[in-house]
Amino acid sequence: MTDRAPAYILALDLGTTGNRAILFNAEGAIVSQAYKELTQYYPQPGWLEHDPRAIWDDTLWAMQTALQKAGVAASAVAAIGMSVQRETCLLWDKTTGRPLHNAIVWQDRRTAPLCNQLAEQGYAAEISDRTGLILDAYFSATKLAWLLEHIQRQQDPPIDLDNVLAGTIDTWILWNLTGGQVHATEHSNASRTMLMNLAEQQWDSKLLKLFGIPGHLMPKIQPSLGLFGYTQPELLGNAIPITAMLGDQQSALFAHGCNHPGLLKCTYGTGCFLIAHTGEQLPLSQNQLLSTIAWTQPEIEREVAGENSLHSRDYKVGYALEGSIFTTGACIQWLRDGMKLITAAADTELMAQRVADNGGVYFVPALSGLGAPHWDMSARGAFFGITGGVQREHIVRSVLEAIAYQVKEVVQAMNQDTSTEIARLKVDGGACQNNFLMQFQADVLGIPVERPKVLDASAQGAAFAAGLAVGFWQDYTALTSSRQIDRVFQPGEGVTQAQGCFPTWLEAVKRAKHWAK
Ligand SMILES: Nc1ncnc2c1ncn2[C@@H]1O[C@H](COP(=O)(O)OP(=O)(O)O)[C@@H](O)[C@H]1O
Ligand SMILES: O=P(O)(O)OC[C@H](O)CO
Repeated sequence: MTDRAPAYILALDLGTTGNRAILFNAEGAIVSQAYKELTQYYPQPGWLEHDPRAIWDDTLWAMQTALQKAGVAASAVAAIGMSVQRETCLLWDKTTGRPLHNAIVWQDRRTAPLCNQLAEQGYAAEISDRTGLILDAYFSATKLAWLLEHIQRQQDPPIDLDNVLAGTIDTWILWNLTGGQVHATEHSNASRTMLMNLAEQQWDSKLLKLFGIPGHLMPKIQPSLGLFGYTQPELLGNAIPITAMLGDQQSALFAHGCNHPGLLKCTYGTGCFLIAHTGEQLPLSQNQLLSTIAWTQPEIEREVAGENSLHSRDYKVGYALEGSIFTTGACIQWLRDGMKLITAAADTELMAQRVADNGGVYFVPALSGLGAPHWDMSARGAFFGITGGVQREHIVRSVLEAIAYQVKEVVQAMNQDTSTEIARLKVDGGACQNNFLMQFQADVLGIPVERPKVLDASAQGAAFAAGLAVGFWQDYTALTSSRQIDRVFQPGEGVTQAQGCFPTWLEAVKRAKHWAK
């Protein structure tokens, strides 16, 4: 085992589909990794839960395995950075460490009726003004309200709320890593709860009251880069500082070097998330995009960060505009697990290429309603244009095409909001391995699509952020520009076909809206 001066950064990418740990060396290259897919629980149509214990167990296993595979001791790790699926939230008992219910996942629609009720009571505009978000079941606030009501109804004798803690996945994992000593989150995750005041970057007391969430349940909010705590030594063999936490989409933005306006990235994972950094000014969307925090970091930039700068209270805020698309890679999983049309996600690429076109089939991927730019909780998935000649390949192709059409809708909204024409799309995430999808994306957008060698930009961003925060690396620009590009997909001979089909897909979307009302 290597046991010298810290020479590595350990990144955690805790996504919807699965949990991964990746060990990066000082050159920013991947040394080893470990991954486990996470079980998805669908207790009712439109509901989705994760077992928080499984997330923690898999995270610990992935960290231990990545270190073992590389033969690296924990003492050689300078810091841990964490990137997490956002909005998914839970409650747990701080005396036992036991979750009080499964975590409610961001895609879960069970609180749509509560959102509708709040909208009818006239709260939508005020919520949006305070948080930058659009009133929707996607965000944590109504999920936490549901959980609180549920556990209070279920527990006999009633649960003592003084023993209860609330948190998103970053908070839950941090609490476990530190042996229950630190209950904290950071601004990029907090900005997705619908409980943080975006301008003030603090829990909003009016919203906590509106959603019935006692403030003492909520974690402390810290800057995204900085010291959060140390791992319990017995977990990995040594105490390692945790020096960055980010929402996974913001983490990918960080990795792409998008720290100023004019650049746009799209992460193709369970969903697709397009984010543009908008600088230090709070952005306002006219096109149904979200205003959110990109990341925050200590104001004092030092050559080599020490304890003091890590504890600094002064921080710099970066804002962003985001278009959140709920169901993209998740449709591929559904083709595999639900429909059994494919055996592996990668099969979709060859199947789509086997047919010349979509055979007139259009898919609306509203399996969890529609996010940006429609925000329709009651839309449901639909296939249109099925005829007797339609084959499996057409169905698969229509699903991949639908991912690209959704991204186009959001790019158009971004262009309008930022009054610029995005010239190139930077991509990452598991589903952008698919060459058919990437080429179709470039064709339908009419701009180049740039795919990096390291597709897990969320993990990479968490590693970069943690390494910069601890002084392992010093230069953000040099670090992010050293990333290698795997391939640039140029708009090609498919442009006419792809762009010609887009209006028909928009028509299909119209017909799938307001279905579950
Ligand atoms: N070759 C592929 N083609 C299309 N989709 C893929 C492919 N490989 C993986 N995916 C999809 O990518 C998603 C996993 O990507 P990942 O970035 O790990 O997601 P997350 O961060 O949401 O957990 C899954 O939903 C999977 O269906
Ligand atoms: O799990 P991912 O990577 O699809 O990301 C989920 C998002 O953070 C939800 O907002």
